[in-house]
Amino acid sequence: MSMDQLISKIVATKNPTVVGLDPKLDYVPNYIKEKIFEKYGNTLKAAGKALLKFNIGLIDELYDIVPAIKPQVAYYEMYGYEGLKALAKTIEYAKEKGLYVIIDGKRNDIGTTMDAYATAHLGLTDVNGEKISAFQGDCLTVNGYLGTDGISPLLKVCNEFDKSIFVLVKTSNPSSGELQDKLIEDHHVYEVMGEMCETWGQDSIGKYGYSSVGAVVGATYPEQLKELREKLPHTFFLVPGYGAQGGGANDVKYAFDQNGLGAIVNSSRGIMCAYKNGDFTEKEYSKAAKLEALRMREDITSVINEIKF
Ligand SMILES: O=C(O)c1cc(=O)[nH]c(=O)n1[C@@H]1O[C@H](COP(=O)(O)O)[C@@H](O)[C@H]1O
Repeated sequence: MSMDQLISKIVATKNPTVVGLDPKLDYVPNYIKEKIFEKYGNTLKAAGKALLKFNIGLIDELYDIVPAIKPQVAYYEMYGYEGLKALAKTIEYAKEKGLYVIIDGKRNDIGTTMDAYATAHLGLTDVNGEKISAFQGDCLTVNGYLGTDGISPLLKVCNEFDKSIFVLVKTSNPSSGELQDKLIEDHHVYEVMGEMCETWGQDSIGKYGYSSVGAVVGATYPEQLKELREKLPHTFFLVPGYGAQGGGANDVKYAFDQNGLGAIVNSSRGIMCAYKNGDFTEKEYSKAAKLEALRMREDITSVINEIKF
């Protein structure tokens, strides 16, 4: 079960956090950009190369202390196919280093199209009988609001290739309650979506008690995190919103179970841009990221039960 692969890496690193690789050119230190732009001009190709170099520097410092990375596809799409090339190469490099890769695409569509997304990010693409892994993700974030026929193709691919998904349940953004907190009979929309995750995952529960179908629940909503942890015993949580969006260790602690498992907390800008917030030179950007990742691990593990297994 693929969520087992993620949880095993969390246990091995004793670190329930994931680094979001959401790079923009503004975040890339000048010493990296200067050389590349001199050679390739102000082009998307140069941008893609700069993002990749930035990411590789981060991965080199972080791969042995964090279990996973979460590249958000939008930051790469912004630079066209050269950006997507940087995404594919980033994933390839992260996997070589043993990291679990959560592709943050938040995909959703009708079944046939979801099948194509599942193949692109988690499965194998057929090229005249040759089966090729296009993006090589271990996990994909998705939106479940089209219902079961939009999720079923993903479950099939997860089952076949030992992959997992995180479904949006209670998102971290300020407006998330406009729809997600509405009541259907006596249940909030986010509770209904959470229950759907339990149902979608019921045939893929692994050795840690969690299924291949996880849920995204924001660090900015600690009460809902606590409520959902109690109501969804087999659903592993991806918790964004720590750091740059204001969430702290005390907000995320209820996402965890008695074994210190049950959730992985994301920080993107907090880690990528750590060098901008201290006495660091640009050349120390990856060292600053490592120090912030270690601080985040300490911050979160100090308020949850010891990670056991
Ligand atoms: O699915 C996500 O990862 C996600 C869901 C959500 O509810 N809120 C949220 O912020 N995210 C993503 O988590 C990351 C948060 O980035 P930072 O705020 O910079 O740490 C971004 O990649 C967001 O797209």
